[in-house]
Amino acid sequence: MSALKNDTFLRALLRQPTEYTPLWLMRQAGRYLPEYNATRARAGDFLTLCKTPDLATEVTLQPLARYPLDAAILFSDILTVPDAMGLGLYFSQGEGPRFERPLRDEWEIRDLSAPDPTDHLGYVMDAVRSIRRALDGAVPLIGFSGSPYTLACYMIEGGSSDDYRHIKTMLYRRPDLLHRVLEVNTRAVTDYLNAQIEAGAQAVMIFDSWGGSLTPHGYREFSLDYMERIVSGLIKEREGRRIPSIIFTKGGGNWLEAMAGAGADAVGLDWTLDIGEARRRVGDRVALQGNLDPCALHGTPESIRAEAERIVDAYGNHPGHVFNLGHGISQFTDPANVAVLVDAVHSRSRAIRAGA
Ligand SMILES: Cc1c2[nH]c(c1CCC(=O)O)Cc1[nH]c(c(CCC(=O)O)c1C)Cc1[nH]c(c(CCC(=O)O)c1C)Cc1[nH]c(c(C)c1CCC(=O)O)C2
Repeated sequence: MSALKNDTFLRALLRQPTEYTPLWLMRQAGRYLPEYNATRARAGDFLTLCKTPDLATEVTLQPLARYPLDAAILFSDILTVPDAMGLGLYFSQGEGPRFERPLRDEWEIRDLSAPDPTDHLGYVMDAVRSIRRALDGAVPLIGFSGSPYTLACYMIEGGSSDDYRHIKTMLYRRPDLLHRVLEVNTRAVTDYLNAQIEAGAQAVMIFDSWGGSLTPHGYREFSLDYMERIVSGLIKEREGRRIPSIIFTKGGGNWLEAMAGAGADAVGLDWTLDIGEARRRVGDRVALQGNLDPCALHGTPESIRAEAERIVDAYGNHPGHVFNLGHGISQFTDPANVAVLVDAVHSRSRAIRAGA
């Protein structure tokens, strides 16, 4: 493996000084890029793209060819794990992800088990190895997984939901069954992330997209505790470097202190809180990743610069900030606006470091 040429992102996650604020964007490889749509059309559909390591490598690198981003993220999806558990993932036009066999009955839950990642998810590890080769040390590669609770939402609802009726009915009527699903997911995610690290992922992120729909005590019991267990079970070092971890609960701003205590190196923030305030609340306990409103990218070059600079300035001249969006980039984003954002973050943060 060649030496890492740009380790700004990894250093920021460990709260070490950097010359500028590194950035990457959630869903940076995606439908706002015409070259992504072209590769996806060649693949036929999204899942084939995920399951074909050469194509997953190609789309992972596309945003890096356009913009000087500071990290690459494995092209895949959080729902490959429940797919490997046999739930039958498919994407129907306009409806988002669906499962052929959602978990509803007690016997299905009793039968559920964590997949062996090197066997059922071998295509993901092949993609990780192939992306590392293609990157040739340019920037670090991020591996990822869904959180046990967020995966359980999709597994039990059978797809996206606006009220989480099925999983919350289980939570209030049969918490024992939900805990059983979360136990299996925790084992599955720990093994899956460790397999990604062994294949070459240099940092890992846990996406808890729906933990924010829980009550404060429900969040602790059904989402955060399981993420904490995963983080404590992760491989901490590879190739002579620490493997930093990031947890991200969308809508979790109220519970920032609790998230900062879960053992991860960094906490991701959505756009609903001020990052300067967040930094005062967590102090030096963790790095922070975020937190531009993805819709800010629909603004003008001037408004995009202003919003980006506001966030860089609010965090201030301390180590430990990774710039990102507060959620995935919208498919309706103009790619030219992403170039404006990347430049704004890099140049403003360099100026702050230089004392300007
Ligand atoms: C909840 C969730 C999913 N997937 C993911 C989450 C957690 C983050 C979040 O809250 O958004 C995570 C994810 N999904 C994807 C990545 C790739 C890495 C990256 O560039 O960040 C990552 C990290 C690709 C994708 N995953 C998906 C696409 C679009 C698929 C396409 O090309 O049609 C991409 C690029 C599909 C997907 N996958 C999922 C949904 C709800 C959808 C449909 C919504 C949509 O269409 O945007 C499940």
